[in-house]
Amino acid sequence: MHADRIQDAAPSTPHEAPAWDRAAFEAQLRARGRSYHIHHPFNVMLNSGQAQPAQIRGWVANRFYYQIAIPIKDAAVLSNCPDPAVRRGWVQRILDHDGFELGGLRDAGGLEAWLRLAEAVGLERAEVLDLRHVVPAVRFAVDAYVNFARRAPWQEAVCSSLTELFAPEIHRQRLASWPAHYGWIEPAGLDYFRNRVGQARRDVEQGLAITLDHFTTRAQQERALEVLQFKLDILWAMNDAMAMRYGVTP
Ligand SMILES: O=C(O)c1cc(C(=O)O)c2c(n1)C(=O)C(=O)c1cc(C(=O)O)[nH]c1-2
Repeated sequence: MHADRIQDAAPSTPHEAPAWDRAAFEAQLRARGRSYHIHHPFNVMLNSGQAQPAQIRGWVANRFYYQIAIPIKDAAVLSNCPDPAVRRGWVQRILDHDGFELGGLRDAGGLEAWLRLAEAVGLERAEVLDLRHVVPAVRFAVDAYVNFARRAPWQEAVCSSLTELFAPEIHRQRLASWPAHYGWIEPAGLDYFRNRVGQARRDVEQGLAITLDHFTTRAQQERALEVLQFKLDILWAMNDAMAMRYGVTP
């Protein structure tokens, strides 16, 4: 008890910077958006109307591997989280992607919406489902995300989902530019992006609240930024791999 009191009263070491308040910490997290894959040359090509159909098909088929990993990643978060209130909110993410049928309500889910996108860009469902187009480095990058969520403290896994802070903008970009540049894509194929704008906003509210509550010392906050950067790097590496495979046209 006595030792505890002494420890509690001990001043922080001279080298330890003070913690950021919530607003400043959130601003630090948001500033990491500078390395979001929205700025990757492969994504810039896709969203500025410069992509050829084969490049769009390649992106859709490879991104399917990310899509199928997300609910598995979210199940890993649930499996590590002892807090029922957090789990009650988090489980919605799995339903968003896998769909549900409950009391007469039915939603086909995000994976089905992605497969419809695949068909709209000219891919067969079978060639997407069997993952034949997924390039090795995309697989490795996505697997790194799932493995991180399995092994890290659940609050870090939550924090790693915060790239979604920047996702509504990339979905909105696609909704704005794809119909104008790629008239050959059936507009209903873009429903996935339409649905995600609202879902991502809700996800971020939850993920951000948990992150701001949990990472409270400066050292923890720096760790959260590291975790977010790790996830940003995963998305960036996926784009590097797709650029290598499908090329980037100026
Ligand atoms: O199209 C995109 O650029 C993009 C990015 C991200 C992201 O930032 O991680 C997600 C999504 N889409 C997405 O559709 C999605 O469901 C999603 C879930 C998560 C996550 O980490 O839990 N990220 C993302």
